[in-house]
Amino acid sequence: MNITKDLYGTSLSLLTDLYQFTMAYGYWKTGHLNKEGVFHAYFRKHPFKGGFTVACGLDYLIDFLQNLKFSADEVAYLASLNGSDGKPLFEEGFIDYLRDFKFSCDIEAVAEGTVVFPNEPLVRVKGPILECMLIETPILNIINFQSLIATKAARLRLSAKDDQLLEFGLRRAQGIDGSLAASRASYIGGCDATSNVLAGKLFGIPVKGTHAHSWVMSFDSELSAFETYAEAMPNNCVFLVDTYDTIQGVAHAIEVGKKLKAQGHELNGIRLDSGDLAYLSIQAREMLDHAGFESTAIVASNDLDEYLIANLKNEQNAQINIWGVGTKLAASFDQPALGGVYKIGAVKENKDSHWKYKIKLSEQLIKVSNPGIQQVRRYYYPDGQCMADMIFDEIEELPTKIKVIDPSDSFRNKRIPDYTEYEDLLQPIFKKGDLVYKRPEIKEIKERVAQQMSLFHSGIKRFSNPHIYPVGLEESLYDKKSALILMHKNEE
Ligand SMILES: Nc1ncnc2c1ncn2[C@@H]1O[C@H](COP(=O)(O)OP(=O)(O)OP(=O)(O)O)[C@@H](O)[C@H]1O
Ligand SMILES: O=P(O)(O)OC[C@H]1O[C@H](OP(=O)(O)OP(=O)(O)O)[C@H](O)[C@@H]1O
Ligand SMILES: O=C(O)c1cccnc1
Repeated sequence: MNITKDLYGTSLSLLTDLYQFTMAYGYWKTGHLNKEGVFHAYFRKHPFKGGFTVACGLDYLIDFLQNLKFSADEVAYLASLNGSDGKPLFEEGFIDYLRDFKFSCDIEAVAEGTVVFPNEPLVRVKGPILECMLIETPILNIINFQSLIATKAARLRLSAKDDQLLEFGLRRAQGIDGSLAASRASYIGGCDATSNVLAGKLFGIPVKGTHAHSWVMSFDSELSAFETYAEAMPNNCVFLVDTYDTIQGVAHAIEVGKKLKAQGHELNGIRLDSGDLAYLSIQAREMLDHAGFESTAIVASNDLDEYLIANLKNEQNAQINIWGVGTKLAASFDQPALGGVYKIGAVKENKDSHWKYKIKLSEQLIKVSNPGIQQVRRYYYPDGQCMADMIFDEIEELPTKIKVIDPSDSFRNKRIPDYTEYEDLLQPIFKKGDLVYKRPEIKEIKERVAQQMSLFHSGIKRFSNPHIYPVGLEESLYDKKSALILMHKNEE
């Protein structure tokens, strides 16, 4: 799918912060067009006080970058912008430069659906620094949100276990793309289907749904509402039973279910949307089973989240088979943003000079950025489970004995035994602006999440005080970073 074309019918190339253009102009104007940079997009803390994050959004980003060029219309808009003196912000020559712009960076990224951890680059951009800067904001916009939602969906999947999980968030999501991106990321992270029909069409996600209270209220009685629905759609009957009296509603659903059965159809399910979902689902299950509707599903909705689902299933023996989750998922109610950042790791004056490593200092150790041209190596135990991740400098030779050090606490470190199996997570996506990556189908990305989740110890997946998976800097990169910190401190 082509997000820019299919979704908006317009180019998204101006979808960046103004300062990316003013800095780009600065490089152009002062003769720094050959200056190169390496940037890394990463986050510092898992969302939802959790112990893992699911990387998501890369396919959107690929689409954005493949379409990154500036039309006559777009450059005309930029040319119309004025500075504080009322004169054009950008000179004509820069506008001409943008008109001929061709994206030419190298991009490496972790595959969508990979379980990732703080400080690990999810996307690495290398190339003309002007271009690296222009794409900072869209990278963060796309990757932060979809990774947040995919992580939420993966948490819901942990709670729902083998039950069906439906995403019902469109009506409460943050606008149009907020809803579409959320439906995509929810499916990837762990939902089985969405109620969002456009997302279904655009992304190839299964669509599912029941009916609303308004359907029931628009008839003289609940019974006639169910009967009419069954008449219209005998192959898709999930009756919402809580408009008036839930137990009575279940009885009405059973009554219509018997007629459906007699006509060779099935009562697919009932939906509970209010009241005590544990008590009512237990009652409804008994009534349905007693009437011979053992395979009729019980769907629940109403402000559900991963904690409530886990509680209803594990503590209250709720008899719910299908969970419909809207607001808490699509609007990421308990944490509205993943604080991913995009930081420069090294610069060079032109492609033939040496990299100069860079760090951003901060009072908080966790906020000091990591230098270098980073890659992430994931080490595995012999049984295939993940052992630890190491962030290392790709252009330096690694020592024979590997030690990984937590960048915010050097006492937390780990030696990696020789010959440990590993995999490097950042994969080539663009080389000199050309796509070199085979974009996986959404189904494959979704399967990757399930497979990835199975590779990690259950401790990192628990909701309260999760275990911290070991991630650190390779020792020589850690030393380089420490030396840079000292150098800057001595300059003060
Ligand atoms: N057994 C339960 N244990 C814990 N929380 C529950 C249980 N059953 C329902 N809930 C949750 O309690 C909250 C309140 O539900 P309730 O139906 O009482 O109020 P409501 O949403 O205002 O109902 P209505 O839609 O009828 O106005 C919802 O978030 C619901 O998911
Ligand atoms: O609670 P959420 O997790 O956000 O799930 C979506 C909610 O949206 C619908 O309610 P709404 O009152 O909008 O419409 P309805 O008349 O169909 O219930 C649905 O019945 C759910 O309760
Ligand atoms: O199909 C449903 O039951 C549905 C869809 C959107 C929101 N709430 C419920």
